[in-house]
Amino acid sequence: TLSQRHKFWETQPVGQFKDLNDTSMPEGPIEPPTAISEVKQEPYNLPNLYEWVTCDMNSEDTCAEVYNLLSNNYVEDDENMFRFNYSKEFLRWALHPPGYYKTWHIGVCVKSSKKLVAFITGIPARIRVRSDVVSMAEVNFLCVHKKLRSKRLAPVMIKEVTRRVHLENIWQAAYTAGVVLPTPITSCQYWHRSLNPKKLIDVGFSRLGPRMTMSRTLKLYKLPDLPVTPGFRKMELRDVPAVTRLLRAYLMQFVVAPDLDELDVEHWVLPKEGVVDSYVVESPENHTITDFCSFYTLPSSILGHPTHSILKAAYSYYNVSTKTPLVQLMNDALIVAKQKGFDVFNALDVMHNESFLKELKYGPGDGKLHYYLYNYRIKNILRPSELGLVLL
Ligand SMILES: CCCCCCCCCCCCCC(=O)CSCCNC(=O)CCNC(=O)[C@H](O)C(C)(C)COP(=O)(O)OP(=O)(O)OC[C@H]1O[C@@H](n2cnc3c(N)ncnc32)[C@H](O)[C@@H]1OP(=O)(O)O
Ligand SMILES: CN(C)Cc1n[nH]c2ccc(-c3ccc(F)cc3OCCn3ccnc3)cc12
Repeated sequence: TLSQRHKFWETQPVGQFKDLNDTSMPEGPIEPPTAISEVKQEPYNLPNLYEWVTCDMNSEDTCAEVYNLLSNNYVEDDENMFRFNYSKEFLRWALHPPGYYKTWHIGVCVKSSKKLVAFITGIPARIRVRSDVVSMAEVNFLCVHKKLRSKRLAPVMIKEVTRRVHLENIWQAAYTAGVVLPTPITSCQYWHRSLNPKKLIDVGFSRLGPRMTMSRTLKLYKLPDLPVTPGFRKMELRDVPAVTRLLRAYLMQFVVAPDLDELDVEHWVLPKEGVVDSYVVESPENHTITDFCSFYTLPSSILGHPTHSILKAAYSYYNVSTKTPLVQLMNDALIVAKQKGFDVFNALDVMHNESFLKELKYGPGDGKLHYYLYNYRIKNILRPSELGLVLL
């Protein structure tokens, strides 16, 4: 709750709970930039047994070590039944956008065994806040091995990635978390749409509804085999200029959104097998691209189940509809995701997602995803529908 002490976060340039009602504070950076020469030149001290390592995700061995650390120690749901299982291809995609810095892929390993025991990453992004486009770091994949928890290692990891970002003359960051920290700019609800209800019930992800039989449940979530929108097809490289125009225009309506150019769209939205899928609607009469939808692949390990080990989940990414009704476009996304073998399709209530969630039979998830900015104050907390940013 708000009265808890945040010994580390109280020292950081973030909105503080005690300032919540103080509307006199201006929106924008909390602390000014400093000269690079003023930034701490050497890494922060780690406890004796450990050392910093920069993780080259293009190295198969290093990528495998990061994958294994996350696969065994990253985010679990509140009931510890599932744990995110980001794939190696996904991690390389997430960490190698245009202009990335290898030095922002930070590991901690045991000096003697060289075993990786902690990780944190940043990637560069241009994020617009209202009319202000700010160079930021998107911080993600903060992970400390289960055996090293509650030793105040996380604050050291955060200070070190902050230091390395400062060295590149970047002074703001964006991040999300399932935990409440000082201070969310918005808190989003996540929703799940069953695609394979039998498996979801078998593994305890969903429960049979009251007065529902299994056959009635299968019928409720049944989807056609093919998309219904004429001209709905996989996105291709030649679509990048049109999709960039659509996406840039669409994202302008949100208070916080990425400022994506064609290179960013090519990296983040063009289909990559097993990582990200995207579809466009090419109007049959004049061959213009009128809509597009995208979702990324993030399975979760199912912890301790006798017969199922992986939950195949698709996550709604960026979707723009200018001609096809959004609800129809998102139903086509469900149809192709089901065809590709996903068990569940997840979405946050950001952007215009609220307009289709209930109609397409999404059910509410059991927690929230909180969004944060570092060293940038927002006057009032935003509604999820004012947010145009999806972090992986
Ligand atoms: C200008 C550039 C700026 C760049 C930096 C921007 C900021 C980036 C910020 C990072 C964004 C990451 C985004 C991201 O990756 C997406 S959120 C996913 C985070 N990872 C997980 O949940 C994986 C499983 N959990 C763990 O590995 C550990 O529990 C972690 C490592 C989470 C905490 O390790 P621990 O052994 O359990 O805890 P101590 O070391 O003893 O430290 C306790 C302190 O850490 C604070 N804490 C706990 N969870 C946090 C979280 N998710 N963000 C920020 N702070 C978090 C906590 O409030 C307390 O501080 P306080 O006493 O003040 O309350
Ligand atoms: C965003 N990115 C930073 C990863 C991340 N960190 N912390 C989180 C907390 C919730 C969600 C989330 C986001 C959207 C969604 F539909 C379901 C979610 O979590 C369900 C609970 N869960 C956790 C693990 N397996 C299942 C993501 C994250």
